[in-house]
Amino acid sequence: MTETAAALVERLTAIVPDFPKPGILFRDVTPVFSDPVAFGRVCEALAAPFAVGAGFQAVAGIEARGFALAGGIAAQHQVGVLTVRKAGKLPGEVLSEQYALEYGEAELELRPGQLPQGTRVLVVDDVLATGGTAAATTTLLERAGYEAIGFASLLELDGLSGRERLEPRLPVTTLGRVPA
Ligand SMILES: O=P(O)(O)OC[C@H]1O[C@H](OP(=O)(O)OP(=O)(O)O)[C@H](O)[C@@H]1O
Ligand SMILES: Nc1ncnc2[nH]cnc12
Repeated sequence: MTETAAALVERLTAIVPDFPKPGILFRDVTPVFSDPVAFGRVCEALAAPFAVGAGFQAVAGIEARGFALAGGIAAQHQVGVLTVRKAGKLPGEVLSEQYALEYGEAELELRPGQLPQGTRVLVVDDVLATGGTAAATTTLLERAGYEAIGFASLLELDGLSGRERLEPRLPVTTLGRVPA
């Protein structure tokens, strides 16, 4: 029987205790990326709920593991990628948003003016934890004049309220739910 995207994520994700800080149970999804069957299948599953109706016209990938997923989805749907980067990596004019993480503070940046105003953008990342990263990305996309139409990730961490934080702003799809 064909293994579902959700089953592949569950089977292939590695659990790394005390990374990057003591007390954090890190979910390493990179084996999902390196498996040739799993990668294409999870990209299809992440985008499927958002490919109906008006659909999406671009995919925003969040540094770093969101880049791989955004590239896979964009190639499957023949749309382009927006790279949402950690502070200090992008040249020229940038929009910046600071946010809090499960394990620290961070800042994300986006170059404005890359796509037409009103472009419908799907936001993707590997893990939804507190939702701070995804919320900051949604704010950046809106400040750039785009419409964030949904958020998709491989995993969401229970008990950190990421979904509750995001859903008032945009629909959320994840392929699995695991303890934080
Ligand atoms: O929902 P949140 O609490 O905001 O956490 C989720 C984010 O945390 C991880 O990235 P991290 O910031 O560790 O960066 P990395 O991808 O460069 O490792 C993960 O890849 C998400 O982007
Ligand atoms: N526990 C975790 N594992 C992987 N990525 C994360 N991002 C935030 N918390 C995480």
